[in-house]
Amino acid sequence: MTNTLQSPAVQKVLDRLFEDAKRDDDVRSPGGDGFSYESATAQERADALAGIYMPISAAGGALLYSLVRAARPTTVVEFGTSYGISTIYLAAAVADNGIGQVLTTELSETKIAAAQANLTEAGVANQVKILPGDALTTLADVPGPIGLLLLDGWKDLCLPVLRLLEDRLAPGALVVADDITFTTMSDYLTYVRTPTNGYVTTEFPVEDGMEISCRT
Ligand SMILES: C[S@@+](CC[C@H](N)C(=O)[O-])C[C@H]1O[C@@H](n2cnc3c(N)ncnc32)[C@H](O)[C@@H]1O
Repeated sequence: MTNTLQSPAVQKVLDRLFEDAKRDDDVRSPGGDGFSYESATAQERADALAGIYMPISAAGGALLYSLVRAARPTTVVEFGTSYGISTIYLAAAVADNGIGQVLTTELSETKIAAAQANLTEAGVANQVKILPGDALTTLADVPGPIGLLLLDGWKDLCLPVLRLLEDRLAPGALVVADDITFTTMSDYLTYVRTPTNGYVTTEFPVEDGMEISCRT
């Protein structure tokens, strides 16, 4: 069975990106002195943090690859491309399924250009379409059924993006949210953990935590 994740091209790009992402913590004050993350718009935050990767972990990536291989979705949607690390895992699985596409969205122009180059270098660009702009606009008309949704943009927007796409989730769709230990994810977690909202949900304990929710 083919495993594109193990191809030299993918390994080389992922190794380099994870290495580069280790420098995230060296950036002392993104946006410069006086920049307020809380009062900034999503675009201002994206521009201020354009040099910061904030990727999923390699274990989280392996999980996403396996979920996409198992579910064989025709449409995978990702909120928050950044430099393309998570997108590469999703696209590798779609390539190995031989069916489907990844639609991913990102606000930072710098990151969009870099992610496109990284996906091309990894050999998985044909499986991915990057939608430039604000997820609440770019994903508004994405056609369903969506088989897997990865939520990894600004945390206060994960619930609004889920609600935006909810009517296009396939029965049994998987929704994966990253960084669930962040306090800014509490509204999201309350929502998917309330059974009457239509999810069976569980926590995957990796790095800052992932929530995996199945649309019932
Ligand atoms: C945590 S990073 C994503 C990391 C990426 N999934 C990975 O594993 O490499 C979050 C990204 O979401 C983007 N973002 C935040 N809010 C957005 C929005 N409203 N629309 C599109 N992109 C957004 C940010 O610019 C940032 O690059």
